[in-house]
Amino acid sequence: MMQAIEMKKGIYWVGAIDWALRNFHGYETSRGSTYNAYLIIDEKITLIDTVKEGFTDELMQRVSSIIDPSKIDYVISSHLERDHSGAIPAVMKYCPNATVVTSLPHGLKGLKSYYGEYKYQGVKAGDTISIGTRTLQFVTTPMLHWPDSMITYCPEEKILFSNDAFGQHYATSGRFDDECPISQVMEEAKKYYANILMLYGRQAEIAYKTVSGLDVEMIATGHGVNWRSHVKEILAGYKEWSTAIPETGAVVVFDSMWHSTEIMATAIAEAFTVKGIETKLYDLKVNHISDIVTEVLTSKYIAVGSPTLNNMMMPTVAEFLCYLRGLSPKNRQAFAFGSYGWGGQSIAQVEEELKKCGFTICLDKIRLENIPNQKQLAEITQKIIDL
Ligand SMILES: Cc1cc2nc3c(=O)[nH]c(=O)nc-3n(C[C@H](O)[C@H](O)[C@H](O)COP(=O)(O)O)c2cc1C
Repeated sequence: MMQAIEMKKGIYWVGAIDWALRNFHGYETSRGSTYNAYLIIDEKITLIDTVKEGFTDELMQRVSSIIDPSKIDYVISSHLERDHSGAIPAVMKYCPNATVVTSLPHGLKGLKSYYGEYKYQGVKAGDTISIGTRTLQFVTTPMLHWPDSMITYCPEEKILFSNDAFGQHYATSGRFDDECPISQVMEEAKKYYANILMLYGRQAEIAYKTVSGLDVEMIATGHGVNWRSHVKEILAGYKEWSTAIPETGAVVVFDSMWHSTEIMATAIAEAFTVKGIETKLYDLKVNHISDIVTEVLTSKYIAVGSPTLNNMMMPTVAEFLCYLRGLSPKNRQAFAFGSYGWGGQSIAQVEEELKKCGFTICLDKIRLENIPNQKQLAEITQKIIDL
């Protein structure tokens, strides 16, 4: 039987570990994930969030290791997305008279449309519920990353139930940051921010500032491990990711059929390196776009290369640029490059997409016919060094 893990006296992690997850709506989750739910034993028994539907049994076993689930009084829904709300109908079968607490107006509207009628209590920013010796204070975080998202703060315990904010897709047997290699946890937190929250940088900044004003000893997230020893580090990470304009770093991304664009990409990466800039080179055939955008988050330069294929850029490059534009990183310097055989339309197409991303085009597109020669490569190198 799955056991609950006590995080603080009377507060338990009762979530589920998805060791096998490798794709989360297109995001490559190479270390799996967890769906975190929390049980608070007080005068009113409170469950904060549930799990993805297929993990309902795991949730119920962990809850049952502490109390009879029919005793649950409140089910807090921090976020409608089904990795957190999916087991609400199953939980409510055990405790049909429990109150489902959700944000107004979007949480209430969404839960009703997903799961139908329960006893709901809608809350707004700053509303509180007393569950006995503890208070739950609600901080709405709209569009971080859905309209209904909210976080719950318990001042008596100095614990913040942050849902998706500060989370990581990271399956481990350790439930806390200090039980795992911290470099891996930070790496996954950065990847999570880049792929899920980067588009909502303004909202992340507001949330970061709100959270900074609270006395927080522990952040209990919706995914991955909980923060208790590295709270300062993750808050500093969110501050940097949501506000800082990267001052250095280069990401060179390409695909290539017969290596010509690859030769150009390698020369560009080498030139950035010679310039003293930390550089990452990504062949789209072997790298996942979710890893590439993680590096874009903290890089000043983005160079994107594609040969021309049937008058177009390569589909892999189009996919990457589509994903990048959606996530909308701001204040980056970018340019396009590529090899072609006759028309060579792909390079201008890439440049257009980079403009649509809102990037500053720092170098006119580099187009080379057929295989690059040494003189052409030396010219490219010089252009990068002169940037
Ligand atoms: C299936 C195929 C379609 C191509 N279509 C075009 C095209 O429409 N326009 C063009 O300029 N070159 C076209 N080319 C030529 C390539 O763009 C050219 O060989 C280029 O140098 C390949 O660069 P790479 O080695 O980076 O793949 C095509 C090549 C292939 C194999």
